[in-house]
Amino acid sequence: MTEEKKNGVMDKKVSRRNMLKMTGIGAAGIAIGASGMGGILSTFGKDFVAEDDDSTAKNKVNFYGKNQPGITTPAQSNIYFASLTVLVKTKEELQKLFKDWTPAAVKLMNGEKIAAQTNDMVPPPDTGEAKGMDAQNLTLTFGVGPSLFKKFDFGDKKPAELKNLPHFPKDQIEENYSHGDICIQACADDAQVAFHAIRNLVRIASGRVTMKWSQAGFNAVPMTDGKPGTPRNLFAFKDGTENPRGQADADKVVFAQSSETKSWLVGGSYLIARRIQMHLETWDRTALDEQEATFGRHRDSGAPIGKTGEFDAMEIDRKDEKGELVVPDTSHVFLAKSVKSRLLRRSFSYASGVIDSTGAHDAGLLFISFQKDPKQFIEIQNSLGRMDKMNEYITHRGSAVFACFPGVKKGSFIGEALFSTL
Ligand SMILES: C=CC1=C(C)c2cc3[nH]c(cc4nc(cc5[nH]c(cc1n2)c(C)c5CCC(=O)O)C(CCC(=O)O)=C4C)c(C)c3C=C
Ligand SMILES: [Fe+2]
Repeated sequence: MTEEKKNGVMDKKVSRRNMLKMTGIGAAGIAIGASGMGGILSTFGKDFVAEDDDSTAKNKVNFYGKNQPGITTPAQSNIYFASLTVLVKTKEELQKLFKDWTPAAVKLMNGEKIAAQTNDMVPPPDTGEAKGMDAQNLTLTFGVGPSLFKKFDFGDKKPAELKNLPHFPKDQIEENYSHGDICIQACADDAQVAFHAIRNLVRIASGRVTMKWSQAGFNAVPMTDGKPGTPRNLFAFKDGTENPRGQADADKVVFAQSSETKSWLVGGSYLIARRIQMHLETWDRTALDEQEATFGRHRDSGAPIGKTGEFDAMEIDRKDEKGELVVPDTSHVFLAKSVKSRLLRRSFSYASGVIDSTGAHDAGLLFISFQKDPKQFIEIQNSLGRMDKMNEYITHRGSAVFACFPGVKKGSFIGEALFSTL
């Protein structure tokens, strides 16, 4: 690691070789004079420092790639999700924010401090509560919400599909768990590492963003022979069994391809977050038969009703000897599967104290899905909204949609293509 990376600041006398490395141009023998260098500096800003994924770091997910981390990455056991309000007024300032976040995100995902302490007379550059921990498979995923495009004029770069979700039957959406200009999803195998990442990214952006809402969440990931199994939600059912698997399927369902979206979003994905309260007290008074009929799966094995294996095919048209549907047509899975759309679910349970008015647990699911177009979620939710048996046991209280950028190339910064014509 170079000294300038350790210090986290760009040396004013940065060498031409390092400048090429930082800007991702590489040492390909490109002749650039003083004016060319000026162009690079104005594109990236004098204080943009490229950091590298550390291939020697333990329990580490790479930051750079075709798609952002934290989407198809195997789900970690913790999330800290933050929705932010942007305070800056110009697109240049907004771009600078993403430039400042980029090297910090790489360092955090390496399990490194934001920067070393060089002067004890100033507050520590890193808040410090992740000291002694490795990267814990931390992933950071950045997205922008519809309201950002109301604050800044990006012209025809605004995708038509990036808008707040419609109202669905039974929704009781509260503004204080909803919407936002920017989201940062931090997932890690340790709750404090995830929180530390958000805390430091928000700190770096002090005065430029405020937090609108946030939610911590958790999953118990069972391990069998060293392999992670499907976590159970707070209704004790395996949640995440039927999900797109592999890059080809993800490219079909999750990541927008060219011709499907604006060019800055190719390789990106829409994140939908729904804070869904689960009425645990009602659920706990419900017979097991009824619970299984609610989902259309057996609780313990996770198998489709009438089958034994979690991954056995869910054939919703299957009939018994009396000609009746085996999987009830009011069950959650029957309805979710009755429509063509698919999505990638990456949800986490939450428990956030007590609901004052009822004394009930304020607990449930921070439902998160990724899809190349929000209409995939809307089609499924419309199907569920009509008659899902599970609706008796849940209330949707928060809603947000964000366009998550494509992956970042080394030398570039988060969301660069959105700003490319500045
Ligand atoms: C609009 C999308 C969905 C919402 C909102 C939603 C909420 C929700 N789901 C569970 C629990 C389970 N969901 C399961 C399957 C499943 N759910 C959706 C979509 C939404 N769920 C889909 C597309 C699917 C897959 C259907 C299929 O093709 O088989 C399951 C079964 C196991 C699994 O496949 O993961 C459970 C359990 C809760 C508790 C919840 C809100 C609180
Ligand atoms: Fe579901």
